[in-house]
Amino acid sequence: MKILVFNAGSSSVKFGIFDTRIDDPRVVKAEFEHFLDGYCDLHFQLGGEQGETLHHRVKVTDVEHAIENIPNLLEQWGYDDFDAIGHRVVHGGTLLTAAVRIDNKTLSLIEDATPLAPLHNPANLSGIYISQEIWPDKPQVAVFDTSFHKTIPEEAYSYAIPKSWRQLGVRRYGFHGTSHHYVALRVADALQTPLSDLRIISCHLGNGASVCAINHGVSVDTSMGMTPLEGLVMGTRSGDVDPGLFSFLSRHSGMSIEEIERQLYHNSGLKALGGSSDLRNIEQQAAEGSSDAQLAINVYAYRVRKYLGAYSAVMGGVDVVVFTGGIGENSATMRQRICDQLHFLGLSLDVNKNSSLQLSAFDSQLINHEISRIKVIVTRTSEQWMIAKEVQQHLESARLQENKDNCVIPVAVSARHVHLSRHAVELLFGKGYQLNVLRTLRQPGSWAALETVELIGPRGIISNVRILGPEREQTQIEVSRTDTFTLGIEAPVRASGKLDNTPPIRLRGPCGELVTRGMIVAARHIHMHSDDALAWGLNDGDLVDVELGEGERRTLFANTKVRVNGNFLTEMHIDTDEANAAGITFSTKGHLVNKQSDSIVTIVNKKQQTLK
Ligand SMILES: Nc1ncnc2c1ncn2[C@@H]1O[C@H](COP(=O)(O)OP(=O)(O)O)[C@@H](O)[C@H]1O
Ligand SMILES: CC(=O)OP(=O)(O)O
Ligand SMILES: [Mg+2]
Repeated sequence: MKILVFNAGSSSVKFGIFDTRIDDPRVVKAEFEHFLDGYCDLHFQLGGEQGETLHHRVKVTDVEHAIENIPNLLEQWGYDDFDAIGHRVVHGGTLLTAAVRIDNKTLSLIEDATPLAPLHNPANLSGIYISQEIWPDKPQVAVFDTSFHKTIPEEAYSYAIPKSWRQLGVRRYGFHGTSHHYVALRVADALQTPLSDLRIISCHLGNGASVCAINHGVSVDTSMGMTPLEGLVMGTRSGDVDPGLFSFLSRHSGMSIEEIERQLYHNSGLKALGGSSDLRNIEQQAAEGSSDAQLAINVYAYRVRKYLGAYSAVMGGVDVVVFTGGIGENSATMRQRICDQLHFLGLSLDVNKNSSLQLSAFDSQLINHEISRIKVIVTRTSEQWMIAKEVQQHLESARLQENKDNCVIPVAVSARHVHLSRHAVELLFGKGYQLNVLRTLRQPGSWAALETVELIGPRGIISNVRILGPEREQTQIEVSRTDTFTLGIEAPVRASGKLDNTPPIRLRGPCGELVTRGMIVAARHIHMHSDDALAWGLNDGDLVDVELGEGERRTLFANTKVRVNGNFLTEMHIDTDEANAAGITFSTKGHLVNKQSDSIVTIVNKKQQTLK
């Protein structure tokens, strides 16, 4: 699917066309930035990563004007072939909490949220209106900065203010969610560790900047609040200030509230402290001895460090700090300054790795010292690409929902069983023994053997455990969580064949015993024939949600991994505990209802090993 993405930020307009089926998905990548005296810089790269990046100074006055130019540029470059349009919308308010197809109702909800993001939502809306006019037949989807933060708990999103104000929607929402989510996925990928095992602090330091505490995959706090004004020092925004300054300034200088707010958005931050909103200029001036520029750098780094400390406390520790955004990706000195005094947390930067870092697209690099308990990673954010993936996922999930009655998957309940290696068969049944086929199973080539074994654990024994053929390279024992209690052995939830660090167990057959590793609780999965995968828009490795059972025991099995093969018969496998939870006795049918977002990074990484 090819998706045109609009990302209007506070100081730039980025747009691109992404082909979600291929490894270098960026067909077109372009940005307007550095608006000054009626002109701005336009950078663009056509034809993916191999294409040359061109730079022009163009007569475009501001963000709105830049957006108006996009359709003409695409036409001029000959790129008018795309299937859908994705729009970054910074504020979704309380009601828009996930990617949504844009219709009149959505538009009016985005308009309602606009006073909460006055620097961003108007530009986001301009992109939508222009697209609707020029490409009325293309599906348009809004992706919100606020969505990723919907998991923030009440104690973190509530301001201690009168209830009647809170009832108006005055609360913390958080922004840059697409970026924080994306870099968290990249971190998990770089460390080859599930997101659910990590406590991450993500520092998105661009022109707008925010820090996010991501606890086991979900946002639990972030530095921006009701508006993108709270939190860190930014290019032109103040970040945290005492709200008392509104009355003080209006009394002492007669400024209106609107004027004070305008100053806090446009004339504060690095610009106010150091004379430029661009950290590159400030670093240059500091190097030339400007004390204002030095103060700007110090206040900036201090504020980020303060949030790192706060969010470590929020999550009861931190495993990874990740830097991204124009400043996070490019300023080694700022990263060092921020991390400087965090040894007490177990964070120690490798100064050489940090200063010599060369980052390419879709790349993540570790810059912590080997002895550092906390990993420090720099990765390039890609809000546009993440938006393209979310749009694709939204449209595909909507298609699955619409076709819910057609997306039916037979479900088989796997009782406990073992797969044996030749070595194991001979130890248990005697030298040269051949297992006998009792009956063939639905998956082509597999069968249940006549023979069974006993599983012997420190707490109990399970007899008559069926052997499934054919023989395998490695012996694998698949039990339910309840069986692990009976046996007194803990086993991890794993995909078939992933047997490293599994616990030892004793097997007994008629001719002998064997102690072997390889006991797992099998992760639920779907064997899918390639024709079905194609019809449902799924790829090998995707994670989907499947609805099973009926009535009060109806259950949603989230994160079910799809395995695609031309020889598979499409069928979902769950274990007996899962079947019991959903009130299923032997076999049933499930409905595919959703595609998960955690498969987003996996798709791009199939051919790109990012671990450095
Ligand atoms: N090499 C660099 N050194 C220091 N700062 C940089 C460098 N390159 C970019 N930046 C900073 O990144 C900021 C822009 O970040 P970016 O994430 O592109 O902004 P936006 O929030 O508009 O998307 C610039 O204002 C500049 O301060
Ligand atoms: C929310 C926000 O501040 O966005 P940006 O960094 O693009 O200005
Ligand atoms: Mg940005």
